[in-house]
Amino acid sequence: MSNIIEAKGLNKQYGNFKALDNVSFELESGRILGLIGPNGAGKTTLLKSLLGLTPFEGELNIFGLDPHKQRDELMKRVCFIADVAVLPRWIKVSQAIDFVEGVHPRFSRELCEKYLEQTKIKRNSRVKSLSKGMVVQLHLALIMAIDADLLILDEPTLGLDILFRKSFYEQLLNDYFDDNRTIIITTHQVEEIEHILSDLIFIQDGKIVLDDSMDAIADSYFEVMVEKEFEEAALAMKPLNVREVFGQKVCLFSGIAKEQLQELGKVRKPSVADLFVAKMKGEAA
Ligand SMILES: Nc1ncnc2c1ncn2[C@@H]1O[C@H](COP(=O)(O)OP(=O)(O)OP(=O)(O)O)[C@@H](O)[C@H]1O
Repeated sequence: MSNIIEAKGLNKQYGNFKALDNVSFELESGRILGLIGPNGAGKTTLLKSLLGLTPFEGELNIFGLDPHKQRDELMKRVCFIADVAVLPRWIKVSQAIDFVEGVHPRFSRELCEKYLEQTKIKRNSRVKSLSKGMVVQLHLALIMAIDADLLILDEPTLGLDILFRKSFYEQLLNDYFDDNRTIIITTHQVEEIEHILSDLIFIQDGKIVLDDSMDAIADSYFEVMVEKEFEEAALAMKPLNVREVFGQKVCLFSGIAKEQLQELGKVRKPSVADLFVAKMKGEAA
């Protein structure tokens, strides 16, 4: 597999403030990357850099292209969506289809119509007359009809209820994603996307603090529900984070063999949310 994204030493300053601080990472095709970080961490700045929408220092190439100098070329292969619950209210469904057909060379009207046939959306309805769920369905039909090699989703499901958020990701995974496509998603609702991710990047204060495949993470991070008698031993092994659940200590370890940890108590895979909290605390310490 070859890398479709290669970023080396990306820096972005707003005045004296560093929004991106020496960011380097690589991504192969056929992956789904979750880009996770607290508010103001630099996620959108990084996405904007990838899309050639903001100047930065450092080396960046996507599909071998320079996002700044070859933006037009890059945009033929990339689709970027910020919020699937929003489309202009005045536009008719048919006009939205015409618009996307006009701006994206790899949009298939036929495919879009096929997706819309599975819904109750009428071509002559205006967006303002559609329910929020229908707007999401329309937006998804428009996105999935674009044969993009890289789909970038910045907080795509903001403002949607859990049912629509779930069906959004399910449809994306089942009807759109394949080995030839790559998806980058930023969201604060990590627990809803962790099952679809193949890769994870945590970013904090403009710096990458974790960058690994989900498989590698599952092999190196473990959470132990520590038996009372082994608490001292567990703490001496310097867990990344300790939390209490019903009076019992739950310790998160990295780089310690599962077999060794099993001697302290019940071992399980940490959720991305727990890993995130542990990493953020660790970096802040
Ligand atoms: N145009 C700008 N001028 C000055 N500062 C900016 C500008 N854009 C972003 N910043 C600052 O850069 C930092 C990173 O912002 P960014 O939008 O990339 O964060 P984010 O991780 O996407 O946050 P959120 O999760 O809140 O959307 C923030 O502190 C923000 O205030």
